Amino acid sequence: MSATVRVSQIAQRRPRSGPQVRLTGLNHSKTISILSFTTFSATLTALSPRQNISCFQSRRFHSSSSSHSWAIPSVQHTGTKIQINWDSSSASKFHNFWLRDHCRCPKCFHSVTKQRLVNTFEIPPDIAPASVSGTSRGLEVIWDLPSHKSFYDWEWLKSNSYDPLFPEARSSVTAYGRISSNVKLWGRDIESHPPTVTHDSVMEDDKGLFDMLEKIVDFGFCFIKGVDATPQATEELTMKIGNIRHTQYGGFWDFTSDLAKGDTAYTTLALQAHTDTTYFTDPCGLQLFHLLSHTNGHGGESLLVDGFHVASLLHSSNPEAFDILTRVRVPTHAAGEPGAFYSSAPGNPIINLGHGSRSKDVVQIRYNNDDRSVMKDLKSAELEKWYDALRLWDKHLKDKDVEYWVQLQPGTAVVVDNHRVLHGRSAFTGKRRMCGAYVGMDDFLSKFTVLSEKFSPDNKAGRNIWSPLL
Ligand SMILES: C[N+](C)(C)CCCC[C@H](N)C(=O)O
Ligand SMILES: O=C(O)CCC(=O)C(=O)O
Repeated sequence: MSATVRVSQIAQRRPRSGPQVRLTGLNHSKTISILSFTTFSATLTALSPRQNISCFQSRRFHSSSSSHSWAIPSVQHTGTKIQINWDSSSASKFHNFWLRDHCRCPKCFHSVTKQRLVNTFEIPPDIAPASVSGTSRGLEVIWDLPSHKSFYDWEWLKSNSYDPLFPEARSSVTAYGRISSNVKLWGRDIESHPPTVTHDSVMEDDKGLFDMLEKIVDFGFCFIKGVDATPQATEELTMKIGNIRHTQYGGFWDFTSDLAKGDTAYTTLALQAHTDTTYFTDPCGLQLFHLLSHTNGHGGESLLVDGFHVASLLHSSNPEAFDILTRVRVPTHAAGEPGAFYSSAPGNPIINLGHGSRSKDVVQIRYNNDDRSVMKDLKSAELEKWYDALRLWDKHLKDKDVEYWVQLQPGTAVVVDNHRVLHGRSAFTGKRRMCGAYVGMDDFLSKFTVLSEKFSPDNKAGRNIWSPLL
């Protein structure tokens, strides 16, 4: 089993500083990352070709969005690379070609569309700088043959450093490497203070909407109080977040226990904690539920479980089982609707880790034991180990300390991050009417990113060409 695996939380799209909570083994370790962008006037000191270091060590500058002051890095170019000496103990090397290919000047990178204009394939593979210099704003490079001037922001270079990687400098990540600077893992104790907003605040303006999306990013779910107990109001609320994702169950659903669709959700049966649409290449991102009515019967309580929290518990208690569940592919299907047949075979792991610098982070839970297809690709001994690991996962998942049971009421909707939080329900009798919809993960994260730009203190200048997301 590899070294301690960190279970890190979902996504951030907001380049703000603050503690990142990562669960490392048994203990919670806090990782503080100062994320900032610099905006300073440049003072260029041209160097003769092939000359080495331009040293600004004596000068310092303060980044615009944190109190941190930085020594201006010294730079040097040697052959095919340019080296940036961040301090006495850390340096990055960038290929000349990589830097030229990533030039952000208006001729090379469309300032409005944020698309590459430079033709990668017309850049000489052996391109070399005529001069390099470190300025208070960033790295200046004058290229030779063909002549061209490029500038690179220091923070941008640090966060994009690949030789070496500086994971903590990665202020924002892709949808699947989602780290929040304010994440909270939770168990049953969340019942005393569940993340909650009001319908009016969400519908009133973008700030209210942003507050809700932030809670979803931090907790994996959020209640919305004061929603008219109608499908119309609920659909309108969902559309504030993003496009409704259509599936074999339709777009906006208003369902009950009549098997109108070929799925046990359309029955009175209990549903164990699960995530939805595990059988899609891209499982739905958000799922909104609003109980409209329940008459002449009992039960139908809703269950929420923080899958990232459960993954961290399993990793702490049995890292071998955790490792198996991050590797073994589990095929799932949806074949209850005559007009639809979805199969994810060979499937995906129940616990999904990120890629690259986040290869040790849990970024998605993908689990629905009822929708699981035949396990047929494992060798006999592996199958036994997988079932043992699955039983441990199930044991943690059903631990009373992680199950948050809540009786939904008409007027209060709940939106869930379907990549993190599992949901379920108890069996019920009587007439129960639930409505809701899916929103794609990409649409959710896009909306969150756009609102982060609008409300994050670091993004006054609007969409920054140095955004780590570009
Ligand atoms: C559409 N609505 C949410 C009512 C039902 C969805 C069925 C969920 C399915 N068993 C799955 O896990 O993907
Ligand atoms: O009926 C409910 O409360 C939830 C149904 C469910 O789990 C689902 O539709 O995925």
